[in-house]
Amino acid sequence: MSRPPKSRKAHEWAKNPVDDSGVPIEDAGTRAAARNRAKGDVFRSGFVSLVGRPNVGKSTLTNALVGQKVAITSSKPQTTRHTIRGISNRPAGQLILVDTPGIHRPRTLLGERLNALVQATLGDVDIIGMCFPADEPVGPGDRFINEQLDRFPRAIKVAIVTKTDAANKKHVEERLLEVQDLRNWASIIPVSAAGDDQLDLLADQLIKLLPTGPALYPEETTSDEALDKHISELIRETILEGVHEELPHSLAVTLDDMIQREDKDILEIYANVFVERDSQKAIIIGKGGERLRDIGQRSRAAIEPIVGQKVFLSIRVKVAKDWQRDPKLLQRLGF
Ligand SMILES: Nc1nc2c(ncn2[C@@H]2O[C@H](COP(=O)(O)OP(=O)(O)OP(=O)(O)O)[C@@H](O)[C@H]2O)c(=O)[nH]1
Repeated sequence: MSRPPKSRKAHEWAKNPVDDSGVPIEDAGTRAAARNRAKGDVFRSGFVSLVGRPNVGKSTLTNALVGQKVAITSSKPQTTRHTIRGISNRPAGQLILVDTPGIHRPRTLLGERLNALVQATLGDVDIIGMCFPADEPVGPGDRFINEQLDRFPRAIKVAIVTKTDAANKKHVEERLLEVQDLRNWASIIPVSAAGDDQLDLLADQLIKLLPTGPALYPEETTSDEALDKHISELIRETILEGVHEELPHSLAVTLDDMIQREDKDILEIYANVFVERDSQKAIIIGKGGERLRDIGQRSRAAIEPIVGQKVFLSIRVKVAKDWQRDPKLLQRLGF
């Protein structure tokens, strides 16, 4: 705290206070605030949800922003079933990413549940980041989702043009213009998650649009996803890597149990894989159980670094006919 310098009388100083270097106190305060702002000391935090058609790169972008694998990515559409949060901690703020499945027109009961989940999520976030892939023109699917966004007036809308590495400069520019015509976005940002291009800029822009406030999660947190959900997703992803048939829609993974062995440093995990048809079960198990053994090995390799110890993994493949259309089964499988 500044005191009146010896050469000045106290009452004079009180009328016109200066700091130790002779700068008027009021100005010094303003300058300090500006310095703090420049340093990023105004902290912001809030929720961001990435939306867009299936396969536009929402999960990959979430992972890239968070810097750790949290959401399942796959070259097949509609693989993100759960709302998964990733947390990006930056000097200027905390960005909590809510990864939603693509909004699409419901066809099955599962589709309707997914849409209900999307509605519930979007009603609650600070920013909706709508993703458009740079390598595909804006189409009816994008327009449909964009129209849905009017139902969430609370959220600030930002357009993210993804996969810029997969398109040439001219196409990226075309895409930016098409996107600009859709609505009055708070910001339009081109990025490449795969090429690590403009990710910091995107994070900074998003944080600038968040309300001021303290970190909502402890800083070391990157995901609050329950561990078993995370493990189930990893197993699901491993299975999807190996099959070319249309399995994603009819595949669900649940964990029955995770048991810490007392005699050894081993975590026992008992998982179930649900498919709809016997033929799908046969695909996953493979000839003489070969594919399932491979799935088990690769899943274990993915899970061990996360739990930090050796894993014993049991995977049982079960047929639950038409589970996507059966409300009771859906509930049992966690939807
Ligand atoms: N070239 C390129 N490919 C990308 C990029 N981001 C994602 N992809 C690919 O695009 C495909 C879809 O990515 P996801 O992140 O799973 O897409 P999503 O929008 O979450 O998909 P859903 O879960 O189906 O809604 C995957 O094959 C990714 O590898 C990128 O920046 N550049």
